[in-house]
Amino acid sequence: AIYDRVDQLRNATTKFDFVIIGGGTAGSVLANRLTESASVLVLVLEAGGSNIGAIPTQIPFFCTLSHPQYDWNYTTTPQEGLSGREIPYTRGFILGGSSSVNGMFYTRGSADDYDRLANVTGDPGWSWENVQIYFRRNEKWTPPADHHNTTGQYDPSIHSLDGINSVSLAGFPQSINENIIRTAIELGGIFQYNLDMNSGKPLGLGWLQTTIDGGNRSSAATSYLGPEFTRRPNLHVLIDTRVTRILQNRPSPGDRLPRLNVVEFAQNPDGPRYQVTASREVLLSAGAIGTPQILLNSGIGNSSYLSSLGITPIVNLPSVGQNFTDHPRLVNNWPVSGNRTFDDIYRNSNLSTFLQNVWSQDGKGPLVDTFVSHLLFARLNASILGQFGEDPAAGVRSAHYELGFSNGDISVAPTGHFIGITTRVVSPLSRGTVLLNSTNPFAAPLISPNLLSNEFDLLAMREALKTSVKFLAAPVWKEYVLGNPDTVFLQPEMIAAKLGFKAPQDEQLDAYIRNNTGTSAHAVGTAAMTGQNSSFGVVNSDFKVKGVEGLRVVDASIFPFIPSAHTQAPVYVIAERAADMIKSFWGD
Ligand SMILES: Cc1cc2nc3c(=O)[nH]c(=O)nc-3n(C[C@H](O)[C@H](O)[C@H](O)COP(=O)(O)OP(=O)(O)OC[C@H]3O[C@@H](n4cnc5c(N)ncnc54)[C@H](O)[C@@H]3O)c2cc1C
Repeated sequence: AIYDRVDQLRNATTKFDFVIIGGGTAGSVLANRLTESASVLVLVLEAGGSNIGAIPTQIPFFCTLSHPQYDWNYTTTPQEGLSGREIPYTRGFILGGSSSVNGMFYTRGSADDYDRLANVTGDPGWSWENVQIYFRRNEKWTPPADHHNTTGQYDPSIHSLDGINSVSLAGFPQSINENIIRTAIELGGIFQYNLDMNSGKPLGLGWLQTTIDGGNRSSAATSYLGPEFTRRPNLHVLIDTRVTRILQNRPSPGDRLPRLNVVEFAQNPDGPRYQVTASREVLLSAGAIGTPQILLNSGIGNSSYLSSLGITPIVNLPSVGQNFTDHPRLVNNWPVSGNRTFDDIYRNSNLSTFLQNVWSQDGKGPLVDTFVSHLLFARLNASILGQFGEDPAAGVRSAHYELGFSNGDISVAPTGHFIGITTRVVSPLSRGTVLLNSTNPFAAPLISPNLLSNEFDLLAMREALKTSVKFLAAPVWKEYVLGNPDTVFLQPEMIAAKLGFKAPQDEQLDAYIRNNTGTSAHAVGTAAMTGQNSSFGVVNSDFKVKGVEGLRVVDASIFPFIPSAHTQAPVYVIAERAADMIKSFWGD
């Protein structure tokens, strides 16, 4: 059942085998899988509220708008690589976590991403081949909202029909779709058509797949915590509840390390602190920001740093909150002729209301999809890579950057019609930190993704922009894209004037990049998984926190390297495997 008050939970039960901190993407998977065995009692503690009735999160197209009521509303520290700007850093504050507010892109990453994880951890169970079973458990391939013929738009042989979370192709035909596919034919090379980017070989241009179920968002909450699962008598979910710390318990027989299986929580900053003990384990799934904050407040982190803050260190793990990695993201727009774009939906409230009615009554129309229809994954050429020594990508089948094509401007320009190309660096070298601003667990931590702090990332973004220009210079766009695609994105005010400009110098591009780049919200790495004897890292390949008993971390923080993909599919996969490992450890 789902409760919003502690006393409701207490009336139901007070004994739990597992306490899961965070009912987000990974936490929901664990809650579902562990309660498959009816004798296992699970409690989920989630800071945000219910997803039921949170309509703006259900409508796929509105993922581009901000929803502060479902957001932690974080802001980063000033980012040197972004011209000193502080930028918003979205995290889902709702059951389902970030899967309830994300862009719904479903990209698995490259085979190399998983093979690298296997190498780094020394655990062959992480190889691409060995994680296929977990993709299948997660994914339920679902027809698109408009039930169009999808032949040639994906490869059915690599998809699963009997997982839990819906994955689908676009359910509304955008007017630019044909031109995009035509570009792949006209240009070839790095633009070559890729039938299915989720095959482990993502390079090329293809149709985006999304976690959408018949025009509705399919999140971890709607799928793994659907009513048929939360009805289980052994699954208890307490929402509107903030975990403040994990506390040390007295040792169990045979313990050699401190046992951390008592969870402290509160329902408001000044309210009472409660405690609950997990008789088996605490599973920390608070995400790449929440997890290091809770670990540090619990005395798990760099001991001298913790002491300086007045926190008693329990185990010295200097990697907690380090290695923070994200994909820098830049939204670029070019004005187009005609008005068959989605721009008017944002600025015409009558149109928006009409389309919401179409969505709710018929499950159709442009609101059934996210804002991108196709992706391109590409690599830098060898001469550019040569400047940087080791290739930062996980392998030769892995991209350095990504382009996402939109039939409009998601930054909501007041007038005009556009084609948007979102550029991202998917193999970044920049690393940041999540540290404490205060020992008050209700205070936001210091979030510094350090985007574009490494020169490689700037250069890769520059190349991604140049590739966007090459894309729009294909003959098929000649009448459609107005102005000179080489330059228009540099100065939005010049777009309106539709003037032609000289090709920009790299310095101009770099200034544009630093002044406009933001986050993909793909935070990972702050509690990295490494081999047992590694000098770096926070968890071992079985998710157990190094140096303590009774505690595992299962969420996006465990990736030692960021996958070259939008991160939800990788998170679902690691959580499915974690559930499998935990069940076999306890003989369930
Ligand atoms: C705006 C946005 C767009 C994105 N777009 C995409 C996309 O299109 N495709 C894609 O693949 N990925 C996308 N991502 C990334 C992806 O959604 C995340 O990588 C993934 O959902 C992270 O899963 P997680 O389990 O690690 O964390 P989350 O899903 O964020 O779960 C963490 C949960 O813990 C809870 N929590 C945190 N602290 C506490 C505490 N102290 N006490 C109790 N509960 C707590 C949170 O409220 C949350 O519910 C996006 C993310 C965002 C935010």
